[in-house]
Amino acid sequence: MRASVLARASLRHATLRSGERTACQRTFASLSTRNHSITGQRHERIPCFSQHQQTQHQRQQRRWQSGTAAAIQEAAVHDPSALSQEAIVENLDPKEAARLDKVRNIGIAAHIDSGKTTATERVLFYTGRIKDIHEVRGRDAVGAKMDSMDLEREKGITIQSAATFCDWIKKQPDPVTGEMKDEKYHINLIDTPGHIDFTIEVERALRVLDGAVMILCAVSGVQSQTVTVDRQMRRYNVPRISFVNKMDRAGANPWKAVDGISQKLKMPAAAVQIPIGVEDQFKGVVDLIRMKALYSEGQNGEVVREDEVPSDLVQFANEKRRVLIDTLADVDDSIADAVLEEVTPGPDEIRAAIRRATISLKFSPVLMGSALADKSVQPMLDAVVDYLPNPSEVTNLALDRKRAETPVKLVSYNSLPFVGLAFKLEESNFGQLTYIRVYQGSLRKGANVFNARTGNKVKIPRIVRMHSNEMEEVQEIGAGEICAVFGVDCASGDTFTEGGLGYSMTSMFVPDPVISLSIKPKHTKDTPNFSKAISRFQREDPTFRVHVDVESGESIISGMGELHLSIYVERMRREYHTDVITGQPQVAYRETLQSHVPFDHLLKKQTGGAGDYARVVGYIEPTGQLGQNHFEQQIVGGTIPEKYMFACEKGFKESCQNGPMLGHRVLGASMVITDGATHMTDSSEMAFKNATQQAFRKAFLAAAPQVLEPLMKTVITAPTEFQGNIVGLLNKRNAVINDTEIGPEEFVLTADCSLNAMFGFSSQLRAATQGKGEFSMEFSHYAPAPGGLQKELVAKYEKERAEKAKK
Ligand SMILES: Nc1nc2c(ncn2[C@@H]2O[C@H](COP(=O)(O)OP(=O)(O)OP(=O)(O)O)[C@@H](O)[C@H]2O)c(=O)[nH]1
Repeated sequence: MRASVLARASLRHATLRSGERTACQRTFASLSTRNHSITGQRHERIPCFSQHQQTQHQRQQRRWQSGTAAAIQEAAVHDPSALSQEAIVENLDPKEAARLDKVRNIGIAAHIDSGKTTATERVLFYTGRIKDIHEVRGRDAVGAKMDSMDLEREKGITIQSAATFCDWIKKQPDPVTGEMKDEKYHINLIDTPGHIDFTIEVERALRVLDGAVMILCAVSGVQSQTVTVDRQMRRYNVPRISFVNKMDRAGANPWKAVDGISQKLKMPAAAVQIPIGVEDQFKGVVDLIRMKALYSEGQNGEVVREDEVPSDLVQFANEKRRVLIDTLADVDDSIADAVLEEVTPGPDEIRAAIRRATISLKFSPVLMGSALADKSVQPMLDAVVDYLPNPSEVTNLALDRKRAETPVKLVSYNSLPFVGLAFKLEESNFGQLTYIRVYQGSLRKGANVFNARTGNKVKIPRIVRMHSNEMEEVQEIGAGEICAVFGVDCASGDTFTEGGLGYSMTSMFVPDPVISLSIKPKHTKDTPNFSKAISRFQREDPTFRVHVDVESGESIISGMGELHLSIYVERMRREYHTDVITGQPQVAYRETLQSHVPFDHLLKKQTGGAGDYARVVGYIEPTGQLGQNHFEQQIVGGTIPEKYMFACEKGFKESCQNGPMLGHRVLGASMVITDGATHMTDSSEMAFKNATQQAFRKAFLAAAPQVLEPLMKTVITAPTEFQGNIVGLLNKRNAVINDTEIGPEEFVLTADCSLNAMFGFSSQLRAATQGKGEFSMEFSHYAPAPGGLQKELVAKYEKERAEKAKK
């Protein structure tokens, strides 16, 4: 490790030499924000800056000297990159800084069944939010607080993310006197589902949270959904601490999880604790930073007793402390310097380094415990406070539409104009609830805010803080907090601002649905309820889509998997008393082409009265990648006027929505129009649109068309004795097995399987493994469907079309 610290040190110097100007500018930016903003006295010329930059800088200094929130905001608008997050934090009004320092917005995310809800239940209990602990699928049949939906309690799975808040009292030294005292931290927490079918819930929670607790199972370590969650955390730059749960289970091994985070997720990680005992002997942990043993005692582990490190663990604890420091030295300069100087850093330095490295997404500290056995959850809460950022430490940008979409840094000041993002909609008994993350300014009951997308002014009639399915009314919510409001008509992902601020924030990533099925109410009398349910589910869940098939007139629902759609079908029955009839699940196939085909198509109908005339000439060809489709005109001499070209483009886009082979979407098609002809009276936009669609269809079918099917990354975990059965099941489905990891008791198999071949797999897996196997599936990519299937699908589609045409 020392070698790597040395290598890094010399690399740092080399970078400075080779990129002097950039490095100097960076130093300058940080200097200017550190010194000038506070003292406002230093005006020395920095040699690598031009006169213009110098003047800009002095202007900026003057603004910062005023020290007001508005000045910081103005400086951020002027050049967001020059205003470091550090500068924002340093410039915060001390009162606001003290308020924000005590706020944490966190999410709990993990693979299915890792214990997210169980851990959240402990968090609520230890923070005094709930009086008793109830288990997921517990014997008392009450269910955990955060799984409030009946279906969640029955199935023992989380379907919707649930928000809550609590106060955690942490003992910490007073910065001035050094005496230990209680500090109260306000934690807004979102418990997310683990099943990939409900991945949008994780996506939108992570979009608005400042930090996360990634839970791992002590037996399984990094699992398929851990990888997905890791990807989502990276997408939104969310720092995370890791909690290895289920230390009480047979086969628990926290080091497997620590290695998995470093190696599989490529996130430098080190344990900040070691276990005292494991499996049914698990008693507590040794805190490697303070070198103290922590035992969870009392009926529900509510008492954390601190003691000396057991003598048989001292050597191991020292070794693991060394590993922690060495890992930190690779990601943090001050620890690297200490290591180079052979100084052992103290607890405060280690804690500060972990905080810096975690917030800058370079490291994840690993804690361990057992939520179900009520052990070692409180130290995890301390770690949330110690290592995850407060709202002012996270960079949040908006685009200023009044200044050509210039990025603006939002500052969590209550006194600035309000900016908030609606990240989740939910229908409650009292009307539509909109969850809002307040990024800047504060939101008051009765205030008028603007929806940046629609430009509509909306009055906020009621503000509440959510505690799972309960709510607490509040008059105002400050910057950096999360709340829900009633009576606001908007879409998920809308930005709200005060006055005509003109800011809008980017929304969350919404994956495309991969599966669909036709649906209709069983009894006609239920149609109004059916429509209500469909429109509510669509509003709440952007991955649940509904369309009416133009040819069959059937309603088609699409979603992320069989479980996703079946939950909505069940909810219609329970919540809307509507039984439905569903068709066979359909795969979201795609269509593409493989060769270049020219076309010269004439649409001509001139049989008296107003006729149709449009001629389009050009070619279609593959774009080379299965991303966006492409339309281009290369007309010379205006043979097709501009207004008809728009109609041609519209025709192309519509054709791509409804492919010529199966009526599924077209991917990777390029259409270029090079020539054409019009008629004095018979040409129209409609004629050009139709002509383009006809030309596209004919050319596409001649361009070696291909049906693409979704391949799913499938991960199966089961006891080792069933490996042969499972490989047999997968071979029957022509799956490609990419990896098999065999553990002492279980094996994990990763394969690419066609979604089409996976219908009904869950019941066959259950039968083949005596109910002990589990699997998860996630969309991986589109690949050409086998020739036989392709022919079968095309023949079926043609037959259906012919039958419909007869009717
Ligand atoms: N042995 C043991 N079991 C646990 C522990 N924590 C949770 N469980 C059990 O694991 C199962 C899943 O727990 P949940 O809390 O629902 O897990 P989850 O991650 O919220 O589940 P999803 O949201 O559905 O993915 C339940 O049966 C829990 O009782 C633990 O520390 N030890």
